[in-house]
Amino acid sequence: MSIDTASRQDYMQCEGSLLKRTVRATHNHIVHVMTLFWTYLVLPLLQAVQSVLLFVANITVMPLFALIQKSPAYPVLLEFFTEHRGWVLVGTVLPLSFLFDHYFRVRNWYYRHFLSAPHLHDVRVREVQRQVCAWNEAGRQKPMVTARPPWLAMSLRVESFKESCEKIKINLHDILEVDTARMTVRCEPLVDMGQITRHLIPMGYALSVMIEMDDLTVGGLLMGVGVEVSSHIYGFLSETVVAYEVVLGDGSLVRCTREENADLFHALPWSHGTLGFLVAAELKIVPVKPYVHVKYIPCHTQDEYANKLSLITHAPNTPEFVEATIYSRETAVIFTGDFSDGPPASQKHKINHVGRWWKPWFYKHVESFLEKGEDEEWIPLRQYYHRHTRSIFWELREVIPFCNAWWYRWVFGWLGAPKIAFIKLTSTPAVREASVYSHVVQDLVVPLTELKNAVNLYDDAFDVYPLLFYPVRIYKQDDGYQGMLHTPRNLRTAEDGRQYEMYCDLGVYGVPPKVKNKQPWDAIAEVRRIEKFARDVNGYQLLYADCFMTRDEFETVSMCPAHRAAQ
Ligand SMILES: Cc1cc2nc3c(=O)[nH]c(=O)nc-3n(C[C@H](O)[C@H](O)[C@H](O)COP(=O)(O)OP(=O)(O)OC[C@H]3O[C@@H](n4cnc5c(N)ncnc54)[C@H](O)[C@@H]3O)c2cc1C
Ligand SMILES: NC(=O)C1=CN([C@@H]2O[C@H](COP(=O)(O)OP(=O)(O)OC[C@H]3O[C@@H](n4cnc5c(N)ncnc54)[C@H](OP(=O)(O)O)[C@@H]3O)[C@@H](O)[C@H]2O)C=CC1
Ligand SMILES: CC(C)=CCC[C@@H](C)[C@H]1CC[C@@]2(C)C3=C(CC[C@]12C)[C@@]1(C)CC[C@H](O)C(C)(C)[C@@H]1CC3
Repeated sequence: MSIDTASRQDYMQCEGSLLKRTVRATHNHIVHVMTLFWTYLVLPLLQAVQSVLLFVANITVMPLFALIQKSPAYPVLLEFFTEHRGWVLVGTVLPLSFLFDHYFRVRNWYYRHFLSAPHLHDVRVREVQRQVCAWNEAGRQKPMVTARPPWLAMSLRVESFKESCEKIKINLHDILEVDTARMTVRCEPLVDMGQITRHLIPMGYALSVMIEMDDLTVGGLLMGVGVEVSSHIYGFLSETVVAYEVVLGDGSLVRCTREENADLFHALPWSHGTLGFLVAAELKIVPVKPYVHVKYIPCHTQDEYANKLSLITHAPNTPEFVEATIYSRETAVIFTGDFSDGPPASQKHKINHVGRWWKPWFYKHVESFLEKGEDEEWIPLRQYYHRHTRSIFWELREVIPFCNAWWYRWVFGWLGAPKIAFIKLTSTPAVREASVYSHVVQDLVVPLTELKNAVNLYDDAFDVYPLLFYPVRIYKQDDGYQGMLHTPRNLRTAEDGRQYEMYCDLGVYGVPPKVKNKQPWDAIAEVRRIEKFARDVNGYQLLYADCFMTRDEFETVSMCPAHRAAQ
């Protein structure tokens, strides 16, 4: 039986209410009719039209384009798109992002209510297995990668290497099951963080490590790395995984947990797709409340913020969320959060809807406490989880330079943040070059005891502020499989008896003042300096950013210890 027939029958047989079954059946009939219509009518027609258009283009547009490319106007045009990128983005990418987001919201609602079922997941997984088996049968000609186009990924890179690889389509976008008895959610890898908060919060739950940016996917965060402001309790997102389901190179489907296939379970985080295709993951969830009670603690010396952060993160009653934004070498605002039902009646005015479109960017709001002094407020939960989404942390100012003006928020704010995928898609080569050589985007995960050294090094190398600070526990794995992570050194014992060392993620995003002032600044040398620092202190560089290590240097950090020992 072909996958196509199997999937149609599986769709029909799904359990559910009469309405759901009717919608599913109608959906499948429509898809079936559309497929026939598409294959036998639309495609041949399109091909004919395409041939005519190509012919016309070949004799008109192509020569015209070649002329433009050769003419003196071409560099001017490219320069226009690079120079006035802010306005070009506001006119194109912003409305497109708005439409795309709304389309997906409706699509997800429809799938969640009518089509999503674990039963269908199995059919989709069989399709991944079929592709891998076909690759084996064809003699494993090229390396396999996911077919996800590089511009959709949340990294700085445009991974051209994918073009020469065998692309495996992983069409797995759905939340499969929320198990409130085991406190887990089972997700397909392309489920994104925005989708999870929209699904889980109305049910009264969230991931224990709920990642901030809407478009980051479960697969990307688990095969790469996911860290957030509750990581000082739970560790990286991968630490909260109960089970992975993976399709291996021979096409087999394996499930791994801490007990079953434990070596693979620990090797998957940070493996970046090199071990197999993730097709589902079960993650731990926590109960939530409608608000987060946030306390802002401004600090005016480096010792003050370093000491307070160490005290707060190690305290037995540490808050659920701990974050800091560092505004200069000496100043920072620490903000902690706990789930709350809302303020007492006398404090209702302290509810702050930070996610509303006309509100100041969150990092600007936090900065204001350096002047105002210590304070507290209540933020609606989903708005708290996505507090940096509207301003892409503080990177929107680099893409749309006038975004910090109040009128921008009032006139364009309702369109939301431009989608990173679309910004990437519309970047000219000059923009990409500038993002490597005149712009810094880096995150290092280093022991918390190294915070002051790390800030001083960033200050010297980049002088870019604010800096992002998330604390994160790195656990020593009880069964000896440490995966790509080193065994932490200065161990403390957690409430459940497990051992860990407190690390922190320090992020730097922006244009160094030296570049702005047209002074010499060597991006590669400076980034290599911080990479060396990370290696020296038993730390890591997040690999969504540009990495300039040599292969040998890279392997001292990112190779599985067992593999290293075997060499
Ligand atoms: C299910 C499965 C089965 C496989 N089976 C086999 C097998 O039987 N035999 C075999 O030889 N291999 C196999 N592979 C491995 C596949 O060939 C590997 O993905 C690849 O060989 C690893 O090579 P690489 O280190 O060059 O990484 P790539 O596959 O090229 O990429 C791995 C990671 O590195 C990053 N990356 C790679 N190049 C760059 C770059 N230039 N710039 C920035 N980032 C980059 C990517 O983002 C990606 O996350 C399998 C892979 C999968 C997923
Ligand atoms: N707060 C945080 O933690 C933040 C994290 N990030 C980074 O962003 C990245 C996530 O971005 P996102 O766009 O979602 O993911 P990406 O598409 O960038 O994927 C990241 C890596 O995971 C691999 N991968 C993705 N899906 C699968 C799968 N189903 N099976 C096997 N491998 C897979 C990709 O392999 P392939 O190349 O073959 O597609 C790639 O190497 C992470 O690397 C993370 O470190 C960024 C911002 C914030
Ligand atoms: C661990 C944590 C909190 C990470 C936060 C990472 C974000 C700040 C990163 C993720 C994706 C990211 C690298 C991106 C960019 C900025 C920094 C981002 C948003 C931008 C928008 C910078 C401008 C660039 O021209 C380009 C459009 C390619 C990238 C896209 C990805």
